[in-house]
Amino acid sequence: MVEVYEYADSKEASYALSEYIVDAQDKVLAKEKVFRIAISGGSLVGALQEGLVLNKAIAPRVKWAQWEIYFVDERLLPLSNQDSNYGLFKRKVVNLLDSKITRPKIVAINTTLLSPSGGQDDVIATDYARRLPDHMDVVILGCGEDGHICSLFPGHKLLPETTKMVANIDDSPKPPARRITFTLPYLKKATQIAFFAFGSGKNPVLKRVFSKKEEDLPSAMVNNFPGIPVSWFVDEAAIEGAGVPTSTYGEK
Ligand SMILES: O=C1O[C@H](COP(=O)(O)O)[C@@H](O)[C@H](O)[C@H]1O
Repeated sequence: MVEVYEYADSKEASYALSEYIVDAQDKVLAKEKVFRIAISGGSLVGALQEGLVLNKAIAPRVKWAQWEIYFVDERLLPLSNQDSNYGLFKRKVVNLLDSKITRPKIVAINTTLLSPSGGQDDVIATDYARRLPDHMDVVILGCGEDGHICSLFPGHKLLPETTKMVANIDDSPKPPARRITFTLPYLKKATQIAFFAFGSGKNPVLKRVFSKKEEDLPSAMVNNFPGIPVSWFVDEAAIEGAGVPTSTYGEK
């Protein structure tokens, strides 16, 4: 159940991703009081700003007061640090919301447990796992140029994890080295998952993901999750030549 939605540029892809998120929100809030979403850091956050905050057609549909926002991974740094995923989301999205809008609940790491030695990093991961709901309504992933998702890197010892829902990593190949991350077993509980990837820098890895020959790439593993709808929102530059059928969101 993998769909690839292709757009001329990253802005159009951001708008489509944001419509997908708001459609999921509406579906959940028709039955429940809270919409639970987990987001990645990196380039995704700019897309959320474009679609959920700056797009005048989509922004009024977002019921921020009923959102609970989690991070699929987080760098083990103070939240005010430039490299914190929470900090990035706060600066680029939450701080731009009109002052009359009730803020979403954002679930960040417990920074009182941070230490220079990293001695309690596993406790930070366990604490974050304890505050997670049973499953996410929606998870939005980025795809690193090496095929990583969250802070799950190709060939890393955390990939076969079966018990923990959140784990710490102290040897991330992409800096900063110390992070926590959702594990594959927790991602597999999500109701639906979307990827956002744009630009020619992502083209080689997207070709690998959709070649069906590299099923060990973390991003390709998500495409193979049984029973979970996975949607990719990409621009032409990222997907060109990947040989995968594409459409636009809402077309079918
Ligand atoms: O380190 C990270 O990288 C990935 C991919 O980021 P992108 O900027 O290449 O889209 C991101 O999804 C993850 O949350 C982040 O911590």
